[in-house]
Amino acid sequence: MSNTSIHFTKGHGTGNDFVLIDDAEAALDITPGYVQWLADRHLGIGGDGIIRIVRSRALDDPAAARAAADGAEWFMDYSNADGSVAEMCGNGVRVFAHYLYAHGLATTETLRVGTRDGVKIVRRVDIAYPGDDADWFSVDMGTWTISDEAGRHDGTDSLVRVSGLEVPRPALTVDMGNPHAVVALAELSELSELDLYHAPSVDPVPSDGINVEFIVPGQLDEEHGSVTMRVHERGVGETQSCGTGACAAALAARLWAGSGAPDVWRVDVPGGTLQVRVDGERVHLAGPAELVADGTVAFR
Ligand SMILES: N[C@@H](CCC[C@H](N)C(=O)O)C(=O)O
Repeated sequence: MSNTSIHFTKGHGTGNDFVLIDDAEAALDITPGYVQWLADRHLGIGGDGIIRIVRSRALDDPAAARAAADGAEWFMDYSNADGSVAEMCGNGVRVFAHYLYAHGLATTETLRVGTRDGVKIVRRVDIAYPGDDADWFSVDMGTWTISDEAGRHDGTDSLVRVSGLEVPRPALTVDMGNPHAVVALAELSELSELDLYHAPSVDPVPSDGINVEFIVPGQLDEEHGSVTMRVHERGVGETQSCGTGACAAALAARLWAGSGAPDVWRVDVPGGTLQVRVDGERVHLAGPAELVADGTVAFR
């Protein structure tokens, strides 16, 4: 490491944690190797992902140029802990918005944030579940895609093998801008016994990797569904939460529940609780966003 240092902020949304680097004018050459080091919990700061906060017009990336043209001053340049770039992060975009508001870089009631999956609209909301006193934000996550092949009789399109389950389980592939495979389990005990240290294997093998959610679906009342979820994130490993994964999980559970299924879903993850709401063709994610530390870190 050289003697140069940069400023960072640590934040999280339901325990999905990020190192934020404010690089408004895209002056830093943040390499995949630097991302890996920064995300390392023993050798660096530690995080599931690294978020570069950059002005859309300043970043030399077609997605950032599209975001600038679509009215998003700021772009969330998101990398997984292994240095790979991801299209979107539902927990990260709330933490990103919280940072901009906290630093006076955003003042409007709704904020347009550029991502590699298009512009997301974020706003502060009051939805917190009991026991959660963090600031909550809601994100219009846009539309989703469920594979046409999900037409198999059981509404699934792939098979997932994972340590802790003896036989492969059927899964549903949901594209939230980033890829997800959702597996339903019958019991909470089955969910807690899974070994997600090793990546689950998905058949057919997804060409760009995939995030895998294991869920136990339920229903709270006529209008509210519930999902308990664990996730193995592409490029990271098991995490405490995944926002796009929570959306994929609720959308899969809603599809499997059939007509008349609720549009509002409570999603419990190891790191807390999120809310997913379907409004016609669009899905909205709400949850907490916390900024927990600031500091300087070596830059190379
Ligand atoms: N934790 C995120 C998703 C981060 C990206 C994911 N690992 C991928 O590679 O797609 C979320 O909250 O959505």
